[in-house]
Amino acid sequence: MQLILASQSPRRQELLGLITPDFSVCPADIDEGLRPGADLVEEVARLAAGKARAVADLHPQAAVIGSDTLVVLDGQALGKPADEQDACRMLRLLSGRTHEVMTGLALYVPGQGMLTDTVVTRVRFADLSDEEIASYVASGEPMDKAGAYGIQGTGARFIQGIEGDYYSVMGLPVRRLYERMRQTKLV
Ligand SMILES: Cc1cn([C@H]2C[C@H](O)[C@@H](COP(=O)(O)OP(=O)(O)OP(=O)(O)O)O2)c(=O)[nH]c1=O
Repeated sequence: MQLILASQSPRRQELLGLITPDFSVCPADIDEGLRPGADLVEEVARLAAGKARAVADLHPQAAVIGSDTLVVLDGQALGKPADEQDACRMLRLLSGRTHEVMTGLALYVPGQGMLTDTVVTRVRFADLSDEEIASYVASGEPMDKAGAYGIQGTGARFIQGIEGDYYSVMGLPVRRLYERMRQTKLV
């Protein structure tokens, strides 16, 4: 069966490649707005399923994977930064604190329906100086990433520890997806 990754994220493409080389990519364009007051564990799974659904509607014979990542501090979601100032604001909030990275995962398989999961990882940030934040933001790395950092990039310097799945923070919970793909006989 054809397998499609409904994502434009190069990290997700790289991570799915750790499970199988046989997939194509078709980014989903959906409204990623969060419903005010809604439970974020459910919201991130809903967004992942929305991406998978949008691509499955175009390719009804294919299995489709969708994913979405939110950085959550004190119950508030931080998405991607709007601009450099917003990236600095997010990094100042994360400095010296522990936050959660929630990654929604959806797998649609024709004849088997949609499976959804949310994987939660706790990430502890070191205390960051204003200079460190300014130079990191000037590097451009934070701009396309939830919470304005990339654990797999030079953002690694800010991480004191994590509890949970590193790959989920990067964008795709590899083990959980592999389990789901085995369960649905895709691998
Ligand atoms: C926290 C964190 C996020 N990210 C990235 C993963 C996602 O690409 C991005 C979160 O935005 P998403 O909206 O989840 O994904 P996306 O728009 O990049 O891709 P698509 O919707 O097409 O799948 O942030 C990292 O690369 N490293 C990190 O440490």
